[in-house]
Amino acid sequence: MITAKNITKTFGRVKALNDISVSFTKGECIALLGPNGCGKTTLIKSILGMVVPDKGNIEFDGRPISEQWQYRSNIGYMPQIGRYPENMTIANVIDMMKDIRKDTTVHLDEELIVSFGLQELMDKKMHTLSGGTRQKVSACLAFLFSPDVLILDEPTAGLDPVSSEQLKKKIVLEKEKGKLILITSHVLSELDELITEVFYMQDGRLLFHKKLLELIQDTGEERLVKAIAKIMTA
Ligand SMILES: Nc1ncnc2c1ncn2[C@@H]1O[C@H](COP(=O)(O)OP(=O)(O)OP(=O)(O)O)[C@@H](O)[C@H]1O
Repeated sequence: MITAKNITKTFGRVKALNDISVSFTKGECIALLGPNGCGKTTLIKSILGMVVPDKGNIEFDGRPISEQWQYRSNIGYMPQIGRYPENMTIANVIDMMKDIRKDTTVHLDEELIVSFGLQELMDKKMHTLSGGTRQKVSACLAFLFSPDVLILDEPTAGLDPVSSEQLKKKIVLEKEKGKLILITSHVLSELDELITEVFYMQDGRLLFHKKLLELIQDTGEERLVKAIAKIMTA
């Protein structure tokens, strides 16, 4: 569904992505892991067309993304830090997104709005929201247009435990519908029940890309955090 071939991206002297090749297929939930600054967000932004690689190419459903822009309507993106027009209310922001999409045929998935109880906060302006509530708005927008692909950058950061569980439940539901989900998180314990593959990066390079079962077999560890620790200290 998404294929990247020999992607390289340099910012000044920093090689954020160094010859990355990857194929992500439908129905998988992939953890993009690696230390701070290893290039995870740059890879995500390259897939979204928000960063243009210096070298290499990326295809979505077999077509180069440089030749199409419509593919983006198939991706729900939850950024690490959501930026919104601060004077707008939550309702205004959601309506604005619906207006921009203009597609009246798409199924609006408002499940998360309901489970987070955001209906009661719709009249609150964005600049008055707590960090966690802002994060909930970002999550709701990522799922709203029922996209085939979900890209979630640190989705549970700042969420309280109850909301975090609600979001994880929703991610599992969408995975079971056969969607492709890419997720970054530094809280590995949260990923055990969600993911099917691990894509581990370091210094802009791909260190390994393995199925979770393969990782468990290779390391003899059931928990992701222990399996990764074993590989990194081997
Ligand atoms: N727009 C930019 N201009 C300059 N340098 C950048 C830019 N975006 C990213 N970088 C650099 O590229 C490298 C990779 O950054 P990136 O945000 O992709 O890392 P990350 O793996 O997502 O990190 P984190 O886990 O902290 O979110 C870092 O050294 C970062 O400082």
